[in-house]
Amino acid sequence: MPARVAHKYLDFGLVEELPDSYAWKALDHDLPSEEAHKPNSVPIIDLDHNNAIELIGSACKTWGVFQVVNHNISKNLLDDIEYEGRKLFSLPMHQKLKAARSPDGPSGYGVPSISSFFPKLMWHEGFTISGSPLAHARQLWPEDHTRFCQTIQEYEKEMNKLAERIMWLILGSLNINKEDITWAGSKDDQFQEGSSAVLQLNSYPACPDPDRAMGLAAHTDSTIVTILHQTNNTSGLQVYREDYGWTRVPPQNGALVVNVGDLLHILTNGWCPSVLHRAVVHRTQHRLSIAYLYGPPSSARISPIPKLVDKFHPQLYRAITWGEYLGIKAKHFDKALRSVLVSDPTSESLGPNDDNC
Ligand SMILES: C=C1C[C@]23C[C@H]1CC[C@H]2[C@@]12CCC[C@@](C)(C(=O)O1)[C@H]2[C@@H]3C(=O)O
Ligand SMILES: O=C(O)CCC(=O)C(=O)O
Ligand SMILES: [Fe+2]
Repeated sequence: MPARVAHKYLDFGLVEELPDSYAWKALDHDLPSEEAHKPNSVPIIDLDHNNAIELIGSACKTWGVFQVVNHNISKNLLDDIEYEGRKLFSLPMHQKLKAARSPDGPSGYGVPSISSFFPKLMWHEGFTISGSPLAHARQLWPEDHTRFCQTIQEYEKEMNKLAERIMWLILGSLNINKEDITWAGSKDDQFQEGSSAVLQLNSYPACPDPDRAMGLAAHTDSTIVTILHQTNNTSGLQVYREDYGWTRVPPQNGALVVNVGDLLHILTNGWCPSVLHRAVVHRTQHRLSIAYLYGPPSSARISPIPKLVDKFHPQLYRAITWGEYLGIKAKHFDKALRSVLVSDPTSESLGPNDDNC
């Protein structure tokens, strides 16, 4: 295998040496000395705990991320989705490419959509599911895709319930309830379709030079919350905290990771800031993670909840739909949230009309 690989899809299993196009500079993946000085770590919260609301509220404000146990997602379902994900990524490359993501939609097999913002490629392959997985599943397994589709459907259904429950716990900690959010009561005809979500299967193959490779580069999610299943006890997720730097989120058997996304940041007028995170890779282990990216109904306009706005806390962000925000993120990446500010101190604001979305 030549050292330079410039094409978009790499057959990771065939590579013995890290190609230059995948070699990142000055990575600080290993954090042992720093970690010794950190007084605490990402909270693990029991959803059945009497104080779950307060614990979650404080985790959101200080960390922007926490793990949950007693979440009611069965071990069987977590194992099933992992099995289906592993089956998908172990298909031969030519087969996976039959379900390649097209430039005009989010669904399918491919590199992370944030790749264009980085000079180096990521040691990552992903499969994004937005809406029905059927068309792509048929291309991957013309003979038998029933189990794959059923598992996805069941997983999305259960995750939707959990994400909604967690969203209300977070909002509850700020004294916000269903009456405070117009799109929240799904009884409202206007928002009949309910909340929307995307399922992202992430595969990080074993890597010959993990210290110089990047699994998934630092980003915040364009979601209300994201629920991440780190499968098979394989670590990789790291989150950034201003005062701590990069910190691991060690997989905890049976626990799911929840992180605050940009839309919750907007909705809470900055009370729950979205968290910067990234994934690192291993020399021998193939890591798989499954992210449930939970967002509002597509027609809902998201803006800071009026109860959280007063003369001491002026409205920071303008109203925006999920689709509009995704368009801005795709164009401006880490400057997306800033560009939704009502008044942008860096005067890079796009304004509602400049972005054409
Ligand atoms: C609904 C979403 C959210 C997306 C874009 C679109 C479909 C795929 C999602 C992800 C998943 C992987 C990380 C991320 C940063 C990426 O590259 O693609 C996410 C991005 C975002 O959260 O902005
Ligand atoms: O694999 C991980 O640990 C992180 C995945 C992630 O950040 C995402 O899918 O948005
Ligand atoms: Fe993410």
